[in-house]
Amino acid sequence: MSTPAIFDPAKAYAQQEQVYFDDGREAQLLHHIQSRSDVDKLIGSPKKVLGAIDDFGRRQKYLMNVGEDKGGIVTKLIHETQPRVIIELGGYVGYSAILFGDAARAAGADEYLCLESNAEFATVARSLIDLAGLGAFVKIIVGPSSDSLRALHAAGRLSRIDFLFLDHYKPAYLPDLQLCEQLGLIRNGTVIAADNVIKPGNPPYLAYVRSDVESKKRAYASDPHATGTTDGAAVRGNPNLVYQSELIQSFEPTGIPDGIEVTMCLGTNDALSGTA
Ligand SMILES: C[S@@+](CC[C@H](N)C(=O)[O-])C[C@H]1O[C@@H](n2cnc3c(N)ncnc32)[C@H](O)[C@@H]1O
Repeated sequence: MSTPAIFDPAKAYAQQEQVYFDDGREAQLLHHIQSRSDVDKLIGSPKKVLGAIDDFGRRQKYLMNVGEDKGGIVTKLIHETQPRVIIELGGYVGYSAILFGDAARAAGADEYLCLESNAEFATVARSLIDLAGLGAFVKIIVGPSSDSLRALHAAGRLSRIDFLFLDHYKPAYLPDLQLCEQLGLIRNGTVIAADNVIKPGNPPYLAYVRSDVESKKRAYASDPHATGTTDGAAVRGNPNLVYQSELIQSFEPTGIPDGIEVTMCLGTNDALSGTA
């Protein structure tokens, strides 16, 4: 576990309200940015568009973006691991897609696929991604993540994932990871970064990625039923995959402590133990 950095209160987002999304603020964000007198200066600049989104989150209304601190952790990982195939689950208004899409493009990735279930959020995200000059590289795919993962795989568009960023519906992290395992998308070297593992937390997901192969096999043997996915279709993962996992502590954009769980797949147990 990492030592937490220090949060700079000057850059804190507005506090999270009882209702903090899907109340019109996403369209308001887009309108606010498009009406800025300096909007021309944002064209083609991921950094400036992110600055404009952060400015709205600080001065106008809270936005459930990954934010600068946790975003910096993931950006560094992308630079270090240089993924070719990168998938994000949960795009919201495109903050992380712009930040990580820019980093992935610089690191030589093929494209950045962002799976988002809400069509209105996806429309806002696309406009901001286009404004940042990333429209040809960052693709938003609308629909529930599990459907989109299956469809991309069936169409031959997705045969492996090098970098997976999980930031959608918290109970779906584990079944969606297991779906990716089942589809053979998680391989030796795949990096999985999961947001919000402290706030609000995700004990089933953390227990799984921190388990060894024997414990996972025992759990599978004692539960003959599939874990299920958010769309109700049965899914079983691959307990034979060996993971190395670490919590990196950081902050929500409001300053509340949170963390990213970074998990690296080392390959299958059979391959590592020489029995494959
Ligand atoms: C926390 S927000 C994502 C924030 C974004 N990653 C960022 O940092 O800029 C979560 C998003 O996941 C989306 N979502 C929830 N369940 C989903 C699912 N099953 N498939 C795809 N997107 C989903 C929500 O509509 C919402 O936009």
